[in-house]
Amino acid sequence: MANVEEKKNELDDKKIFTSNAQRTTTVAKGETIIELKDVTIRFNKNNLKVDNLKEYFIRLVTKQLMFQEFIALKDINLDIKKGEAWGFLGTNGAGKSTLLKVVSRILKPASGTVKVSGTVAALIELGAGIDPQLTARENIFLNGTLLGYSKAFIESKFDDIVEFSELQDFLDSPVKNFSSGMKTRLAFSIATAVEPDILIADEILAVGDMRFKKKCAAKMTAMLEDGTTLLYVSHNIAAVKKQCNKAMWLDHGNVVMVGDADTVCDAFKAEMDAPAPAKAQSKDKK
Ligand SMILES: Nc1ncnc2c1ncn2[C@@H]1O[C@H](COP(=O)(O)OP(=O)(O)OP(=O)(O)O)[C@@H](O)[C@H]1O
Repeated sequence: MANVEEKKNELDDKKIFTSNAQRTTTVAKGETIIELKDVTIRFNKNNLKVDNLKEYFIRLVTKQLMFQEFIALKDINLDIKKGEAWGFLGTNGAGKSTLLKVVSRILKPASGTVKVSGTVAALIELGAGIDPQLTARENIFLNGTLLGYSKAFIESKFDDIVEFSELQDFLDSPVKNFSSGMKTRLAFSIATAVEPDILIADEILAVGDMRFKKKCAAKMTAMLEDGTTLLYVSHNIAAVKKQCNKAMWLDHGNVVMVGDADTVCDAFKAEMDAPAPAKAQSKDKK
């Protein structure tokens, strides 16, 4: 396991993981567990097409790089109570993943405040925290160590993780040979083997097969019943309706609607089903 220890230090340095541990919050069901106040996230967008690193470097030292400030989230307010399940909807680039990264503390807002009162298991980017060079078995120990668990604790959860992932036959294969669905199985099984206060699941579950998706949905429901708070991003409106009781619809970093999941999902679906606006249609015809 020496290489697991080395990888842990390497990943710790890259801060891939958010702080995590088994359920610790003292927040009671129905009390605020996540609070965002006027949160704004800005990115720098490079306006020039730079084809290679050399050109990038030359433009950088000659101060020819042009950046444009881009607001990915604008003055977002959010109050999530313990035990709620929130779905985040919006078209591509609306700011959904950015919002999850703020709650996971991967991104720090340019302005506004973020309060998270509990432990977070974040399934945000497929493969984050999974080392492709290591085997599935080593990755379970690596992830567990990164999440702050003792070797004895990981060993006690090991069989559950393997059983849930259904990767028994691939335990000693390097993860680089895994399909994206297999990586998702591994990541989901590790993240949910413990009981985080908050489970954050981005679209990554979309790559699993239908049967595994159902299994993940059932697991998330069981976790919710057990008091976990869920933040869920999906383009599958039916899945959000089924899994969540609250929803937020984002568009270009702004909140369009927030409320109970059925109402927000129906409004979003109606907008998506509506014919494209005349302006866009005429632009397409040109
Ligand atoms: N690190 C970054 N640097 C610059 N721009 C970024 C960065 N991360 C995200 N963005 C931009 O912020 C906007 C919001 O991105 P985000 O990934 O949150 O959208 P999304 O709603 O999750 O979209 P999708 O449904 O396509 O996953 C996009 O325009 C994206 O290009």
